[in-house]
Amino acid sequence: MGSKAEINPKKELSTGLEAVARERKKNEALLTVEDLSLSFTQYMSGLRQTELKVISNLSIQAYKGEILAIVGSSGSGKSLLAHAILGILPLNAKLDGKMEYDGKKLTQERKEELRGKEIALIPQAITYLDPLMKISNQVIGSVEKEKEGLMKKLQGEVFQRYGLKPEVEGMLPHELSGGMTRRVLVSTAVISSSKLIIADEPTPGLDDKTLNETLSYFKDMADKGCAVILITHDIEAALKISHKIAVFYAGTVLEVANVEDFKNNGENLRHPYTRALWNALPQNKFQAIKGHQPMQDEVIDGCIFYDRCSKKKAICSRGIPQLKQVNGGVVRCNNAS
Ligand SMILES: Nc1ncnc2c1ncn2[C@@H]1O[C@H](COP(=O)(O)OP(=O)(O)OP(=O)(O)O)[C@@H](O)[C@H]1O
Ligand code: NI
Repeated sequence: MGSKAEINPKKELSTGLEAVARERKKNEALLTVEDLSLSFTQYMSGLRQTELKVISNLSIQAYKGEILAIVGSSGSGKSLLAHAILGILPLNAKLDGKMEYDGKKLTQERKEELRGKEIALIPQAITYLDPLMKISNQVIGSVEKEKEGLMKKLQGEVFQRYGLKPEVEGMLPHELSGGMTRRVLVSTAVISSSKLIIADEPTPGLDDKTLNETLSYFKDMADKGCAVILITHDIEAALKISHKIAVFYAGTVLEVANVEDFKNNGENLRHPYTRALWNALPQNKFQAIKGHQPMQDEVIDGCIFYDRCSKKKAICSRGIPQLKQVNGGVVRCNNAS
């Protein structure tokens, strides 16, 4: 005999209210990056200096309660954007544009104040851990004496959920495997009380089970009202949990799509490059496109995707296309409407 699905009015109401609360939080951008550009001063032989532009006209927003995935090829500026937000760029970097956090200008001073507290980074390179500090001290960070016990307990629980044995706490970074180090880095963000979490490639080296678990932690953080920026090469993983996907190419954003736009053949995607990324996935038969993104020292007058685009028109070689709103997303393409 088939059993009827039970309806629990209280539960229905509370999940309904949670959804409303989430919706409300979603409408507030915690972080706004507008027209960001970044270049490095490089010293050539003699006293000659050149400027290498690595990010230009880049705009994104991270909303409370949402996960924004950032995808795009290697060298497209994903990690540098994270470092720009955290204020940890090298001294020869020159940053221009507007950054706001929680409605106020995000100055270098404020970045330093918020870093590791309200804004947490799960770094791409594992060398970010202090080689001479025991793991437990790095994960817990500097907390007041009276909170130490509570934090230790929380750390124990999080480590257990991540399959990290208690002895890991007393180890030094070089004693961990790559996968373990990543799990330690994710634990650090889970434990912190950050409002903006930027995870730079947090999933390589994780087995399927740990991968899904890690993704579920990011989802939990967003459900709690945090804004999460997930930088990844793994589009399929990003689609499992993200609300929006920003597609980077040669230092700028070509499209910010909603996760629903990736359904079916991707006919709702707005930019030919996003469609190409979608088609290159295994389930879409790996249809890759020829060519590569332009190098930083190439001077390009028109659309940066011009060389590889199958839909290009004469206008595309003249001037950078404006970023425009199309069907609830944004795109930088003359053909999108
Ligand atoms: N300190 C630096 N000086 C000069 N160029 C740099 C510097 N740091 C990064 N770059 C260049 O800036 C570009 C963007 O680098 P970034 O690390 O942001 O790429 P990414 O999108 O994170 O790539 P990946 O997916 O491989 O991590 C790269 O071409 C890189 O070589
Ligand atoms: Ni990177």
